[in-house]
Amino acid sequence: MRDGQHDGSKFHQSIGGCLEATIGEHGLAPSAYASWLSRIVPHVAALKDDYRNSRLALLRVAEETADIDAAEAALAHLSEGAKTLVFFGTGGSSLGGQTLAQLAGWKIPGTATEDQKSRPRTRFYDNLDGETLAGVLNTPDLAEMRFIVTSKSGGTAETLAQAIATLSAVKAAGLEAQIPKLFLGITEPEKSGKANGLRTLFAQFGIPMLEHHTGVGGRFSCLTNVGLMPAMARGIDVRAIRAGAKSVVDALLASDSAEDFAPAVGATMAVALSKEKGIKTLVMMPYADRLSRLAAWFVQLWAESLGKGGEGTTPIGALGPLDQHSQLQLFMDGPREHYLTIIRVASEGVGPKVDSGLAELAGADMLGGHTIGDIVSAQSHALPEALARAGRPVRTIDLAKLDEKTLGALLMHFMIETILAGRLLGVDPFDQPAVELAKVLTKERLAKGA
Ligand SMILES: O=P(O)(O)OC[C@H]1O[C@H](O)[C@H](O)[C@@H](O)[C@@H]1O
Repeated sequence: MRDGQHDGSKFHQSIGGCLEATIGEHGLAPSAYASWLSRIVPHVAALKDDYRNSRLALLRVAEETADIDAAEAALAHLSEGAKTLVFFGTGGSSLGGQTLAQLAGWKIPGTATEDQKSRPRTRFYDNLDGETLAGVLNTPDLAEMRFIVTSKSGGTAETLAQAIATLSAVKAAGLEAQIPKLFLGITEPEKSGKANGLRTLFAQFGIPMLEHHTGVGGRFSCLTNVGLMPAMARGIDVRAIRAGAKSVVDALLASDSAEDFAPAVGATMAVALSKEKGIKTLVMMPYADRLSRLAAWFVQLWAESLGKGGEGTTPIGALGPLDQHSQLQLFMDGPREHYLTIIRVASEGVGPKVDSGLAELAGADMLGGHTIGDIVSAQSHALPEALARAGRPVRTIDLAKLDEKTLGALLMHFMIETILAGRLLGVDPFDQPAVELAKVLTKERLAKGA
């Protein structure tokens, strides 16, 4: 068998650390791997057909450009006189945008470049919390804030509640006439017989709206205007993100076998380990602050796409090296049910150098003369070795550079991998029927005045 696949040469995946040859009896035997790989072959072929017949809009999204032009124009207009851009929306209507914004340092204090400092601040409120929202809206600066409200369905209670509370606050501040300049909506186009509360509400106020792609569901929307809007706000080259994503689709079309296509290998391994080796938990652990939201985005993608009909594995987001000091004990020595994906960004020579004299004084001679990036690199290479010795399966994904193209490729990789895993498991990766019940019961409680 072959180990190591490239996604359009943007990164390198290795599943060697999941195999019996590397980690012993807890790894996958060559025959089991070959058998699962053969089962994914028809699904890879079906995916190629989905592309050719334009049946899966996600695979074509990277080729579109008109929506980027429209989003750029809307953002430029909205940003006039703005000091803060507030993004409301939840789940897939926020996590992709957060992931892309983080490439430009969002949520990593003290790292903003001069260009980023010159732009309006970017804030995301994806969780509904009364105290938080009161704090956000209780400010004399509402006129300098802009509110981008994203909901594919236009009916998500949390997002509607945020939008309505903000409209009321803006009105109360005497800014009612400014509302069409202060707000922007992203939601599905009007469809007869389908209510869209956000669209109806915003139309009433004359608020401009961008169309949410109808063929791309929330947790797959990071490459549409939903995810690209916050990226643009942080000054990220969104066309390069799409080019990176396209490289993965190109790799799919060019692949001669499932083994040649990294997302097919990733999906095969995740499913095979769960079925053959009792793996119940999938840990996504990047070693880079700028990828920590990627792990959060992946958690929704994997959980909602695969957790149905009794199938699925539990995704956990982790961050290296931080979580070596938190969750690693469990991954190394807890129940044999964890499978780790470690994402490494080449970091040797990056960052400040640790002074040898001071390191010696601190009793940490080994750190002396190394950069911070050298230390992180050593850790991120030592961990898979330690996992292998403990007989714990691990996949590594190596990035020579973290930039727009690589991140676009990673996002497309994980989305295709998840779709393929779903199809291999025999579940529909695009719905989430079980989340409805809690929504219905919430509505009932509110209607009863509970
Ligand atoms: O974009 P929206 O329609 O507001 O949906 C936002 C989120 O909420 C739903 O409950 C789903 O579980 C998620 O898959 C979705 O991303």
